[in-house]
Amino acid sequence: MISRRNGLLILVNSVQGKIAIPFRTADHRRPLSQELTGIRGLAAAVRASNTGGAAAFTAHLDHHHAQEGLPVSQNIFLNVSGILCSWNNNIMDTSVPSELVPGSDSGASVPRLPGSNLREDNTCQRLLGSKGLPHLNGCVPLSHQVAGHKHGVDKVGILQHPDGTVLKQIQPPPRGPREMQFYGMVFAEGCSDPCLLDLQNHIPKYYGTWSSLDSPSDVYLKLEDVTSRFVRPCIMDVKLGQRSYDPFASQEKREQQIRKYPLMEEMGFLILGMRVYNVHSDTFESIDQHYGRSLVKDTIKDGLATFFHNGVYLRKDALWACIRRVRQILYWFYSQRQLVFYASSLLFVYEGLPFSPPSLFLRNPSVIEAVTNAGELWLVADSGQGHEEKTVREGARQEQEVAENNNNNREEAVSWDCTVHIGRRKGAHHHNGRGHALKHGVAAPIVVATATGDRKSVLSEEDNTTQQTGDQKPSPNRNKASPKGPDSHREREKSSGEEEEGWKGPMRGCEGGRQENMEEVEVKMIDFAHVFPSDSQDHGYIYGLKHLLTVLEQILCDAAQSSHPRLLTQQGNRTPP
Ligand SMILES: Nc1ncnc2c1ncn2[C@@H]1O[C@H](COP(=O)(O)OP(=O)(O)OP(=O)(O)O)[C@@H](O)[C@H]1O
Ligand SMILES: O=P(O)(O)O[C@@H]1[C@H](O)[C@H](O)[C@@H](OP(=O)(O)O)[C@H](OP(=O)(O)O)[C@H]1O
Repeated sequence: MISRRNGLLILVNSVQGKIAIPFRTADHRRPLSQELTGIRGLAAAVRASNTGGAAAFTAHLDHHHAQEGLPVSQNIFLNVSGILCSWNNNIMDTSVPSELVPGSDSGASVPRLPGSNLREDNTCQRLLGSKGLPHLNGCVPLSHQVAGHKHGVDKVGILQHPDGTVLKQIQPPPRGPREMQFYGMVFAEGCSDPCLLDLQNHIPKYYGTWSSLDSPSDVYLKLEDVTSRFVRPCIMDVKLGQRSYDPFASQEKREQQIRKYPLMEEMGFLILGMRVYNVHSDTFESIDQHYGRSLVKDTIKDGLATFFHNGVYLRKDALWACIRRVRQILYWFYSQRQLVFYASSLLFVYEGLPFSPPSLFLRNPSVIEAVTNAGELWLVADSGQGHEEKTVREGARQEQEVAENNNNNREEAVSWDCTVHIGRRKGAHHHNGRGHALKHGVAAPIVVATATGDRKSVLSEEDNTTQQTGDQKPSPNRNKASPKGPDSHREREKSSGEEEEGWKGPMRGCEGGRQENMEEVEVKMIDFAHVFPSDSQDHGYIYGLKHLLTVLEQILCDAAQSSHPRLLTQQGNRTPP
C-alpha cells in the first residue's frame, strides 16, 4: 500500500486502523505541522472525490530520535477510515529531486516545491484512469476564501491543492496574464533587483502555474497559502489605493467601481471581507463585502476593530503585529518607484486561538472552555520561568468535529485516542509523554494533530530550529515554518528603529498592546491583476496604507487608553504606560 521507494502512498477502500508511515525528512527542521498539511489535503481530496466513504484520520507522531543533534526519524501513524485515493505529498521522501512545475510560464524559473506536483498529479491520473477525481485532481474550492472570485460561483475562482497551496485561476486577459507576469517577474530565478527581492517578503510565494490533466487549458497560479500555518486563522482582505480601477479601465468599469465604494478616494482602502474567530463559540464569523462598503469615516475604526475582536477581548497583540507588518509594506512602497498597484489587496491573517501566556487565559473560564471544546486540554505546569511543560491530550471524539478550522478541511469523526508529544527543541527534554516548549519564557502551544486533522497550535521546536540554522531553502512552507526565520525584512525590523522613524502615526506613546507576537500574523499583498510599470511612487497605495495605519493605530491607542485610565488624563503624553 505504501511504497517507500518512490514515496507514493496508495490507500485503498475501507482501511481501518493504524498505518505507520516511516519517513525521514530531508529537512527535518520543517515542523510536523507542515507535513500534516498534505495529510489534511488528502482528506479533503477524499471528501471531494465523493466516493461515499467517510474519510477521517488523525496522526500520531512518534519521535525516535528526539534528542538534539541526532538524525530525525519519525513515524506518523494514521488512523484511517474510509475510502481514500492515491497520494504523494513528498512526506516520505523529501529527497526526491525537484522538477519543473508543469506549465511554468515562459520557462521562467520560480521557487519550486520540494518534489513535484507533476509527479503527484500524473500519479493520481494513472491510478484513477480517465475518470479522475472530481474537483481537479483532488483540488477543492478554497474554503477559507474571504473575498474575490469564487470557484463554482464566478467564471474563475480559487482552489486549494492537496499539497496545501492555493491555486488562483488565471483570469481572462489582460488581467490573468498580467498577474502571472507579475509573479514570474518577482520570483524570477536570478532576480537581483533589491526592490523585487524585498517585495518577495510581502507577497505569497509563487510556485509557477498548474493545470489539471483533465482540463489543461484552465491554468492556475500556484501560490503559498498565507493562512496555512494558523490553527484558527482570522483572515481579512482589504483593498488598497485611492482607485480600484486602472488607468486603462473603460468608463463603464470606472463607474462600476466608483459606485461600489464612492469613498475609495477619500479612505484609500476598503474591507472586502473577513472571518473572525470567536473564542466563546469556537466558530468563525464571516463578513462579506457589503460590510466594508457600508463603512464611512466615522465608523471605519469600529469596522476594522471588528477583525481584532475575538468575542471576549480585543487582540491587541495581533493588532500591534499587523501594524508593524503594514509599516514594513509602507516602507517598501516608499522605497520603490517602478510599480503601481490598482485594485490590489492586503491579506491579514492572525491566529485566533488564544495564544496568551496560558496562565492568562486559564483565568478566563470561557476561553479555556472554548479551547477544551475544540479538543484540547492544555495542562500547564511551572508557568513562570522558562521550562514550562505541556502535555496536550486529545480526548476521544465521536461526535461532530469543528469545521472551518484551519484549511477548512472538515474531517469526519472517528474513534480515536492519541496523545501527541513533540519535544525536539534545543535544551528541551523529551520523555514519556511530555513535550517541552519554551518561547520567550512562556509555554508555547505544541503542534498536535487531532481527529479533525488540524494542527492545534502553531509553534513547535522545529520552528525554532529553522531560525537557528537559517534555512533558506525555497519551499512553500519556508515562511510558514519559520515565522521567526531569517527573512531579511524581519531581521531588519528587529535590528533597527528605522521604521519607527519613518512613520509618525498617532500611536506613538500608545503601545500598551505591544507584545512579542509578531510572528503570529501575516500581512501579505495579493491580487496583482492590475499592476503596471511606473517611474514614480505609488501615491494612491501609499495614501491608503497611511490611512489604514492611522486607523489601526487609533484602535490600539484607544484600547491602551481604556485599559490604562491614567492615559486619559495625559493626552499627548508619549511615554508608554
Ligand atoms: N495566497 C493566498 N493565501 C491564502 N488565501 C488567499 C491567497 N490568495 C487569495 N486568497 C484568498 O482568496 C481571496 C481572493 O483573492 P484575490 O483577491 O487574489 O482574488 P480575485 O478573484 O482576483 O479577487 P477580486 O475579485 O477582488 O479581483 C482572498 O480574499 C483570500 O481569502
Ligand atoms: O467586490 P465585487 O462586487 O465582487 O466586485 C468585484 C471587485 O471589484 C473586483 O475587484 C473586480 O475585479 P478587478 O479588481 O479585477 O477589476 C471585479 O470586477 P469584474 O466583475 O470585472 O470581475 C468586481 O466584480
